[in-house]
Amino acid sequence: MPSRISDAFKAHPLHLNHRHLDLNSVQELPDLYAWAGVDENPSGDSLITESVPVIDLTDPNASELVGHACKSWGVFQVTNHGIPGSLLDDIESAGRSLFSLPAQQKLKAARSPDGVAGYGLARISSFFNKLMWYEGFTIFGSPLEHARQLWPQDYTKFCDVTEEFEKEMNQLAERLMWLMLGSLGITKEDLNWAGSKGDFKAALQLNSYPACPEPDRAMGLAAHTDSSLFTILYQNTVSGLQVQREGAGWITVPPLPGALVINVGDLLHILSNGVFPSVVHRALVNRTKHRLSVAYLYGPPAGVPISPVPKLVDSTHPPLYRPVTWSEYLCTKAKHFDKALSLVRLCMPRNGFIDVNDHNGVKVG
Ligand SMILES: C=C1C[C@]23C[C@@]1(O)CC[C@H]2[C@@]12CCC[C@@](C)(C(=O)O1)[C@H]2[C@@H]3C(=O)O
Ligand SMILES: O=C(O)CCC(=O)C(=O)O
Ligand SMILES: [Fe+2]
Repeated sequence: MPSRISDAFKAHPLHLNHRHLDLNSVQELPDLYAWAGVDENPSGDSLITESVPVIDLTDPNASELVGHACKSWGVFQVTNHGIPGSLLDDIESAGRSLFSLPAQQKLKAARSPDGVAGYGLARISSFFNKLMWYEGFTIFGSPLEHARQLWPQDYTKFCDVTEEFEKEMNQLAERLMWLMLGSLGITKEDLNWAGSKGDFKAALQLNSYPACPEPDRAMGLAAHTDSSLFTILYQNTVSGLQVQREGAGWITVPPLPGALVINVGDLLHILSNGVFPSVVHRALVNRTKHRLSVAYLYGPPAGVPISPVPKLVDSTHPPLYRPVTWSEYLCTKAKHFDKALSLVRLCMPRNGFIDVNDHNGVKVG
């Protein structure tokens, strides 16, 4: 099993044809992009009675509020998070300048079949027979080589902005992590691997969803959970992100000026022994507006096996998952997609019912 995240996909190279259509110039939805049932299971605007929690991080009860949101939703938005608005503008501009390059230029930085970083289709594309109305760029480590290929004359601006953004996101992620775990009574002493600063790993994912002639039949990013501990997501002013809520269907996470969306990922699901369920989410597209989002996928240090925190385990709450490193989990997910969480599961709940939070058998496509 790979110990480095950059080696996670070596065992299962993914041969996607990134030479897809230039989506910006398409007038009619090609059949390859027409998904069935995009509108199924909507929450229905008139029926919405609840919405994704919005938490002010300067609230003295922030930890409790964050804990409650993680338990009951697996997703929340944060305001007063300390990330300067100008940096959010800068990362959006960096994304725009990348995705507005000619297709041939972007393909120079195409993600290789066994690689983590680069330009291309969503990694989960191979599990679907339709294509997503989407293009993405993943940064893992330094983006320098790819930036040089994209902008041979002028690559430093992109690198400077992404570096600054990752630095700020890392600080926010650490703060959020201890608000989340703190709400469960877990301290740094309970996680012997979490003490040393700067060891946590992260991937930065720039997502682009061009305006689409038939948004009701197209899919931006198909339903999935993130593999991370959690993800911090910046979305521009164009709506599109939806989360799946039991009994309520798909609920839109509205873009709020300056707010960031926090998604619980599969590794936090495992670490919390299922107390904080990872959230199934997807992105839809817009008829007239280009949507852009930037996801900071925050994970544990390479090589650290993640398993349920001992404090959350006792005779009535047995450990539900076996230890797994991020790279091992990414490898399992690359092979088995939505079955990955149940594949690292140790035992079934006592009542014999399948845990809905395992997403096993839940249609996420
Ligand atoms: C570290 C990673 C998580 C991710 C795969 C990746 O190698 C980098 C991109 C991430 C992303 C972003 C869009 C959704 C997702 C499922 C995908 O296809 O690529 C996630 C992957 C994940 O969280 O498993
Ligand atoms: O674009 C969005 O709102 C969702 C992106 C996403 O789910 C991801 O990058 O993992
Ligand atoms: Fe996601």
